[in-house]
Amino acid sequence: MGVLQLLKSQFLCHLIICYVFVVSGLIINLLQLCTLPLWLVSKQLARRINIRLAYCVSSQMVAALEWWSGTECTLYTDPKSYPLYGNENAIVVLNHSFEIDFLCGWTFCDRFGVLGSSKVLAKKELAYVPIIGWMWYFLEIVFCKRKWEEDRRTVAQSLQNLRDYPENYWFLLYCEGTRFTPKKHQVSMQVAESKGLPKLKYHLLPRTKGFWVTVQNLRGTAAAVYDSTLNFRNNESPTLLGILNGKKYHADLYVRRIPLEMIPEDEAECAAWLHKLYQEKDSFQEHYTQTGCFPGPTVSPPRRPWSLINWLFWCCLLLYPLDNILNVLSLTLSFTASLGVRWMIGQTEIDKGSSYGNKEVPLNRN
Ligand SMILES: CC/C=C\C/C=C\C/C=C\C/C=C\C/C=C\C/C=C\CCC(=O)SCCNC(=O)CCNC(=O)[C@H](O)C(C)(C)COP(=O)(O)OP(=O)(O)OC[C@H]1O[C@@H](n2cnc3c(N)ncnc32)[C@H](O)[C@@H]1OP(=O)(O)O
Ligand SMILES: CCCCCCCCCCCCCCCCCC(=O)OC[C@@H](O)COP(=O)(O)O
Repeated sequence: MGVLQLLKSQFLCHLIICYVFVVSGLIINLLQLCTLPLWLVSKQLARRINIRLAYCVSSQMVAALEWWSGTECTLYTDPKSYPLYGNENAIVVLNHSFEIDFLCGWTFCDRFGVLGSSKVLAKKELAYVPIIGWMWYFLEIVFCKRKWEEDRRTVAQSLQNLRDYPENYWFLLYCEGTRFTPKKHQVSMQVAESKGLPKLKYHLLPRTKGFWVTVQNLRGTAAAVYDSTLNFRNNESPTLLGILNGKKYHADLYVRRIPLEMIPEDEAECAAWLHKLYQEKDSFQEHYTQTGCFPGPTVSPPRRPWSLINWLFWCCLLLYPLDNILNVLSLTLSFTASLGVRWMIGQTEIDKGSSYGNKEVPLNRN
C-alpha cells in the first residue's frame, strides 16, 4: 500500500471530509432557505441561484469519487449523440443495482455541465435526509410515495412545474423502483410470469406508470430518453464507504439516445415499449458479463476541475478555524458530523434498503 493510499484510509481524513461536507451542506441549506422570498419576486432567478448552491454540495461527492478515489468512468455511446448531451433536457433511464449508481450519474452530469440542475423521481423518505434531501426541496426534485393512487396527481403536477425550468436538466428515473436484491428479483419475476412477460436476468421488472407519466408531462420539454446501463469492471461492488477510503473503481456506462417522439403516447403501448427496453438492457448486461465491455465505441469525457476547486474552497474556509482553535468543540463537531454522515451513507446501502418489491404477489394475473 502506497503512502497516499494509507493516508486515504485514515480515520482522521474521513473525519475532516465528513466535517467539511456536513458544515458546508448546512450552510448551503441555510442559504437556500434565504432564497425563499426571492421566489415571490423572480422565480427564475431563485431557481438559477439554487442550481449553483446545490452544485456546491453534490459536487463534493463527485470530487470524492473522481479526485479522492480516482474512480474511472467510461462512456459507451454513439458519437453522433455525444454533442447533444448537456445541451438539451432529457429523461435518463438507469438500472438500479449499485450503491453508488446515483453518484456515477452525478459524475456524468458534472462532465456535461448539468449537475446543479439535474432531477430524479425519488422516494419521499429521501426528502428528510439532512443536507441532500433538504437541498432537493429547493431543486424541485419530484418525490413519490410509491403508491400510485397518491402519486399520479402529485408527480404529474411536480413534472408540469418543470416545463419552464430555466436551465437544461436530466431527469433520472429508476424504473425498477427499488434496488436489486435476489429476493426482489425473484418476486418481480413472478410478476413478469403472471403478465406473460419474458424473464429478466439482471434487472427487476420495470414499473411502467412513473415512466409513462414522466414522458407524457415532459413531452415538448425533454428532447430524448437516454437509456443508460451501468456496470463495473471485475465484478466490483462499489460502496460510498469504499469511496471514502479512497478505493478506485472502474465504471462503464452505455448510453443510447432515443428521441422522445419514438415513445408511444398510449399508456399500454408505452408500458410495452418500456418492457422491451428492459429486455434490451438485460441483453447488454449479458454482453458485458460475457465480454467485459458494452457494444459500441467509447469516449471518456474528461473530469472537470470545478468539483475539486469547490471542495478545496470549502476545506480552506472551514478548516482554517479548526486549525486555529483545534479545541474540544471542533473535535466534537467533527465526530458528530462523522456519525451523521455514517447514518446518511446508510441510506445508500442495499442491505438497509426498503421492503418495497419484496412482497409476494398472486400468480394468477394475466
Ligand atoms: C450521457 C450520460 C447519461 C446518463 C447519466 C446517468 C444519470 C444521471 C442523471 C441524473 C442524475 C440526477 C440525480 C441523481 C441523484 C440521486 C438519485 C438518488 C436516489 C433516488 C432513487 C429513488 O428514490 S428510486 C425510488 C423511487 N422511484 C421510483 O419508484 C420510480 C419507478 N416507479 C414507478 O414508476 C412507480 O410506478 C410509481 C412510483 C410511480 C408508483 O408505484 P406503485 O408501486 O404505486 O405502482 P406500480 O405501478 O409500480 O405498481 C403496481 C403495478 O406493478 C405491478 N407490480 C407489483 N409488484 C411488482 C414488482 N415486484 N415488480 C414489478 N411490478 C410489480 C403490479 O402488478 C401493478 O401492475 P399494473 O399492470 O397494474 O400496472
Ligand atoms: C465529500 C464526501 C462526502 C462524504 C460522504 C457523504 C455521504 C452523504 C450521503 C448522502 C446520501 C444521499 C442519499 C441519496 C441517494 C440515495 C440513493 C438510493 O439509492 O436510494 C434508494 C432508493 O433508490 C430505493 O430505495 P430502496 O427501496 O432500495 O430502499
